[in-house]
Amino acid sequence: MNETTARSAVDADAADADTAGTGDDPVVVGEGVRKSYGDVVALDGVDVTVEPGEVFGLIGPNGAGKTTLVRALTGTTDAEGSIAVLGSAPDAVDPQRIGLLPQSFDPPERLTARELVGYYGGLYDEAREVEAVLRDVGMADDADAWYETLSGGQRRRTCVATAVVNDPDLLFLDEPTTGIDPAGRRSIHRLVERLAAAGTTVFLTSHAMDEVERLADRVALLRGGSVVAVGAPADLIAEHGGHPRLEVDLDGSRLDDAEMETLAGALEESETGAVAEDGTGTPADGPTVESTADGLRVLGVRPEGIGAVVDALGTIGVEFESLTWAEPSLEDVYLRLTGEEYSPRAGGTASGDVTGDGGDR
Ligand SMILES: Nc1ncnc2c1ncn2[C@@H]1O[C@H](COP(=O)(O)OP(=O)(O)OP(=O)(O)O)[C@@H](O)[C@H]1O
Repeated sequence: MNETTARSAVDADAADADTAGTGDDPVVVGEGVRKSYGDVVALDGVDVTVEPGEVFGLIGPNGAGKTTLVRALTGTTDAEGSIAVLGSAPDAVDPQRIGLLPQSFDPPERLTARELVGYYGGLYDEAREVEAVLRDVGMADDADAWYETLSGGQRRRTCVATAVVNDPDLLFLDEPTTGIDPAGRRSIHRLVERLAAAGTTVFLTSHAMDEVERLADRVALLRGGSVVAVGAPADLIAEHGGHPRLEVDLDGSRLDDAEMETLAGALEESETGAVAEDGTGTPADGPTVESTADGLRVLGVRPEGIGAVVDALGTIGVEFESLTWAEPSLEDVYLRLTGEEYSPRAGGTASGDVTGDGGDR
């Protein structure tokens, strides 16, 4: 959408606004969104479009501008540029249609979780049944405890409940699972998936890359107030995630240059996995090996090639503590595009561990 059409969306009349976002029009359109706090440029001309029914993830380092963007899109802070949300300017959107979980949220504490969700539900013309919402976030059993006595994770679950109690068309979740335990995170993930399946558009910011990779249809990476990449997680991983890799823990010992060369030669002649031309598998010129703080990293090896790496290590008489294989993830994309070191993701459904007892020789 160009600026003219975005502005005409902002100017849409009330009747249009009531139904906007239920058709094929984008639910959120931001163009050239800028926001400064004194000398600090929090948003430096952000373009963002969120389609109906999409779960849109926003990731980026601390201070990248994520919360500022959420605040600009929800009209809780002013910003330059053009913004249309459900066909209206952010501060003119029908609040019945929006759910917002801010990063910092301080509800009245002298209420129980049940009372709090009921209180927020009472602000809307139509709200979901309080018990059902409490169940959705895993708070049914603790619903009669005062908010001030709840743990951090229980508070966050309760806050998520207040954001979804009106069954919004568009839900902004700013770091919803911070401080929530793994079971609770799963509850929130399932809730987001159910809402999205029912047609709710979700704008999700998170530092949990596994969460975003699982939930988001598309992801934008914000760095220094600018979007540096946007796309489906799988596409971003294919483009920026690098190769699958095998971390070899040598218990702190290092190979000298001659040993590295011999190992590289042995790997070149071994079957370390299918060669992929698209950059997602083995590098075109075969696996490469590099030193790490703990030992070695072999890039471009598929799980079926792990045995060949073990054989190659055996050829040069190297003993290892453990092997950890990982395929590229959204975390790798994040770390590469933010210029951070990458660290392997171990475990999980996309990874496998092979623990050696000093090698199989
Ligand atoms: N109210 C404010 N006053 C002054 N500076 C602010 C204010 N809010 C945000 N900033 C600055 O704007 C920049 C972006 O902050 P923002 O909170 O949007 O980042 P973020 O990506 O959400 O970070 P985090 O991951 O830590 O939550 C930071 O440099 C921050 O210090």
